[in-house]
Amino acid sequence: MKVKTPIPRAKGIDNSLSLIKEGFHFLPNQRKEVESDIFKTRILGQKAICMCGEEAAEVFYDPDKFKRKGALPKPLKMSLFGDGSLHALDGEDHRNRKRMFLSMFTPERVEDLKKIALEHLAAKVDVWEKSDQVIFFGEMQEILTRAGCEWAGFPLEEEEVHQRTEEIVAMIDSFGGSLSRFRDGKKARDSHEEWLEGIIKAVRKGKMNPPAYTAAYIVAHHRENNGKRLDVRTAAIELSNAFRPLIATAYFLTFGAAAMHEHPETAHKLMENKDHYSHMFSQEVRRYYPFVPAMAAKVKEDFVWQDHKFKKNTLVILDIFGTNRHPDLWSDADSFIPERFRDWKGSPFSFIPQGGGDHHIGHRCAGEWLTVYVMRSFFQFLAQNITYDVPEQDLSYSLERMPTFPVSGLVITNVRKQADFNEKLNELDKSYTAIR
Ligand code: HEM
Repeated sequence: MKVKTPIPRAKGIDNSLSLIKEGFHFLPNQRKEVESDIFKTRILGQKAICMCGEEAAEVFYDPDKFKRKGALPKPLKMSLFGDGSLHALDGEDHRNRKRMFLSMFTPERVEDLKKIALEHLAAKVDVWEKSDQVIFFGEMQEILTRAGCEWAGFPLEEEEVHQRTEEIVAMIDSFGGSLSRFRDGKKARDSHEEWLEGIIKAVRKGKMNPPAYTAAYIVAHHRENNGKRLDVRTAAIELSNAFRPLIATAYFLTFGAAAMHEHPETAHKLMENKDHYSHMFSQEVRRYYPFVPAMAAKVKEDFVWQDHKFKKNTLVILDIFGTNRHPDLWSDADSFIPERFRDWKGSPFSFIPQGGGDHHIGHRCAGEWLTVYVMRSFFQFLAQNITYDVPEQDLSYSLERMPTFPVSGLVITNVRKQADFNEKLNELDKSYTAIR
């Protein structure tokens, strides 16, 4: 990690607009300019320290040094996360809420999700076979919305599928600084929360009876440290957080399917799946392709790190995308090489597409296993269960847009089931998903 003393300052008085304009390029560009992995700037009028790399992630995810209270920008809470969600909690309040989440993501429930998601994917193939063309990105969003609701334990009526999928997509697409996308995301969230409030109320009144292991049941009946149930709005927000982010996996799935086309040898290796290739491939998709640009926290109490003073309440921004692509941590960091994960040592701070540190005590993504398992089984399905063509199209993606995805959404045509489709589906469904 390259650290200059004193911490250099980025050019400009306030860099909020540059961040919005440059997107995923902003932090790496600044680091290059000041030749340091730590620099100071101002974002939204606040003094901020931006940092990147494994050591930076390690200190950032130390709950004794950083807190989340007051760190998340208000617009993010209003559209993406929801106001009052666990993302912004600290200490025992956070741990209590996190335990609630982790109790939903047991190995059995991860298996359930894989099975449900594969069923919805397989059902879609019947439709795709009859379609002239399929926009893969949109299809993944719909499949994962259907699967997420079923897994979470509440119904999604056929006539609601389009609306609910579009709302979730608008919320996910709302971060990144575009005013119109923020407005759409906020409007979508209001409707989404109202829908989920109805579900929480129905479960509490016994009008809806999801099994006790489902997210709908767990959130509706969860008790906070004060012994009280969550208020209805917060419960709706947390029920959303228990399945809505699954739809974000559509971004990684689309990037990964595009990578299978652009690096055809990977599709062949996924077909064979020797040495858990689908796992290595999924990890590399999460490392290489951009989704989360950065995370923010505030200094809890004054401390000194790498000879620099971190003063209480200073905003600190960790460069997530930059850490995943940092040349000190990854050889040939800007190339797509799934095999790099064969001998990977497994540091919780160098590979942080879904946050770093400990899932239980820190803010690391509660749904990381779900994400990886769905990705692994879907990539295997694409390689083993069906055939399709990828016509000429624009698969490029802009690093200035946050979030970003291939321009064409990945169009596929001529979708056909492989001869032994059902047997392969059965094998995939039964295959053991535990991470090595
Ligand atoms: C594309 C897939 C996903 C990405 C990129 C992603 C990314 C992230 C990131 C960066 C964080 C915040 C880490 C931090 O605060 O430092 C997070 C937190 C979280 N994620 Fe995910 N996530 C994904 C999928 C999921 C899924 C599938 C679920 C559940 C169904 C989920 C549930 C959560 C929850 C509940 C938190 C809050 C954890 C906490 O504050 O303790 N995520 N995720």
